[in-house]
Amino acid sequence: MTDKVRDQDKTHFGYKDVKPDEKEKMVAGVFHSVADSYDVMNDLMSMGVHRLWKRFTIELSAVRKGHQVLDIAGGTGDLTKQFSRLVGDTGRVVLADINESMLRVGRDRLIDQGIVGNVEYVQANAECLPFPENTFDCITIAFGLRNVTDKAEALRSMCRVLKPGGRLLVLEFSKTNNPLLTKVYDTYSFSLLPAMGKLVAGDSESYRYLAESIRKHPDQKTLEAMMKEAGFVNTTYHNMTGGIVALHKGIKP
Ligand SMILES: C[S@@+](CC[C@H](N)C(=O)[O-])C[C@H]1O[C@@H](n2cnc3c(N)ncnc32)[C@H](O)[C@@H]1O
Repeated sequence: MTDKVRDQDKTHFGYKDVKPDEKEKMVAGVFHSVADSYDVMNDLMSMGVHRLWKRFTIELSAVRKGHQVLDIAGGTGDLTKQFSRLVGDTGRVVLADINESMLRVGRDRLIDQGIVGNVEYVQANAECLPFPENTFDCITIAFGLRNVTDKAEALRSMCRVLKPGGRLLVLEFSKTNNPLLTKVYDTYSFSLLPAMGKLVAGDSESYRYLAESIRKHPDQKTLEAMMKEAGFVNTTYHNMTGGIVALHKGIKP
């Protein structure tokens, strides 16, 4: 096990070292607070680019008619909505999230858009997924893993509930490798982002946590090593927007 992989055993809330149960409560507080303004802020913060990152995730998922899909940390349901169309009447999409406020906003939004019939909503922690072994053809976790307290346990849990040959896609903020881009991105994340959070959502602290949690998240190589340790094979990743975001893929053997 590398030092970087071992460092993931420590629990952080942004830059603060905290106990595991404290982190869970603090993350819950952040998402209760941002749930109602989450979609507007997502578009504002990324200038709409999160839609392109998610589109690529859907393309790489290879999800098709009849598939069973789990969108863990699914929040307001951007990926679930697309999967619901792809799996059709014979498939099923489970939108699972630990946070009831995010689940409520997601469920109301999808129902309003007529996405009904093949979507289920489950309140669940990624660390102990309440599904039988070998259930899903595909699991996605988009911008969720960095909020999870025990990431290694969550990855093992995802591996357990995937069918053999099934794929996991982890879409997450990652590490830029261009010094100029890193400088601009840091200024944006630590100055502009909390100010925007204050203006639009009346909450700068949650958006400061967002910026800090991104910096504490494992880099591309470390996350790939963690996925292998959790049991995934054929692991790969694609950097997007200069490494600001990476899409990791792994297959259950
Ligand atoms: C930034 S949002 C991402 C929502 C959605 N996937 C998207 O891409 O727009 C992160 C989500 O992770 C959820 N979350 C945090 N910790 C979790 C955990 N341990 N298990 C499941 N969901 C979790 C939060 O409640 C929140 O809805």
